[in-house]
Amino acid sequence: MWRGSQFKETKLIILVDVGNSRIKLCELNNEDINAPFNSTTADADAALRIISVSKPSQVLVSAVSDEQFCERLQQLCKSEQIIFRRLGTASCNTNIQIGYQRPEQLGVDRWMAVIGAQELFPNKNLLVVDAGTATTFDLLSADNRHLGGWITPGINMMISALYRNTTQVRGAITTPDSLSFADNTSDNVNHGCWSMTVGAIQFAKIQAQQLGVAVDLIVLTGGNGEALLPHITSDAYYEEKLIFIGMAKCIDLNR
Ligand SMILES: Nc1ncnc2c1ncn2[C@@H]1O[C@H](COP(=O)(O)OP(=O)(O)O)[C@@H](O)[C@H]1O
Ligand SMILES: CC(C)(COP(=O)(O)O)[C@@H](O)C(=O)NCCC(=O)O
Ligand SMILES: [K+]
Repeated sequence: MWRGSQFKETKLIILVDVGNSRIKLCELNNEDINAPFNSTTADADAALRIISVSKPSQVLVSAVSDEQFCERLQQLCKSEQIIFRRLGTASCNTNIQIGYQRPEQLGVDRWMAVIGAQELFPNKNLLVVDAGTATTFDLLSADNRHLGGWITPGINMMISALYRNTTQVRGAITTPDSLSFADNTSDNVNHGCWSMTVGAIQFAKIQAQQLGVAVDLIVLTGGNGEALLPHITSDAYYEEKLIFIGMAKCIDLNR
């Protein structure tokens, strides 16, 4: 459960991750990052209220969506004399060599996830998968080279696109335990779309191998990351706070 931090005296930093579906907040207190508070992007007011009540010294933002929320947040920080910092992919000092031709084009959330993964598992070949609104794949080599990645529709986006664009394909959106071949429409869709993502993860490993970067570990995050874990047959780790770990690292690196 989220607790405001009005009683703490240490310098509190609030980390904010603005995705295409949800806004998430974490408190960074010294080294500790607490469990994220999630709100739908529709409930931006709740996120702003928390920041107002918590009275942090600084707010650090990683945003790939909702410019209107970011502007409101910046205004709030200005009026409450809170330092406001917005991270950019190209502006965080790190020893990771970025794999994009134009670094600023890579979503800052992906870059924070890569930095977070390196922090957790240094000197390993990592496949970082963020299964959110979109599912992103980023390859990080043990010698700190980001080797690019993929963007696919997120699992829920695939499922809802199928329902929206067909007449007879109707059903629910579920988080299946099994991805077996199914005997009804709804399970066909859900098992199929989850399998698309599991299959892409397996094929990403083959791609990495062909680059000479055999994946040591798959690092999962995002709203569907934990539910993907049991379907992955190779070494995999789920970290809800991956983006926040990356953001906290950026603070360290830029002190
Ligand atoms: N408890 C949950 N609340 C909201 N979305 C969830 C939840 N569990 C799984 N999801 C799925 O995760 C996706 C959102 O993931 P998230 O990582 O928060 O996205 P983003 O960073 O793009 O805002 C949605 O497609 C949603 O269906
Ligand atoms: C790919 C994304 C939409 C993923 O966002 P999310 O699913 O976390 O909301 C986001 O990282 C983004 O807008 N990236 C910019 C394009 C790129 O990374 O190449
Ligand atoms: K994502």
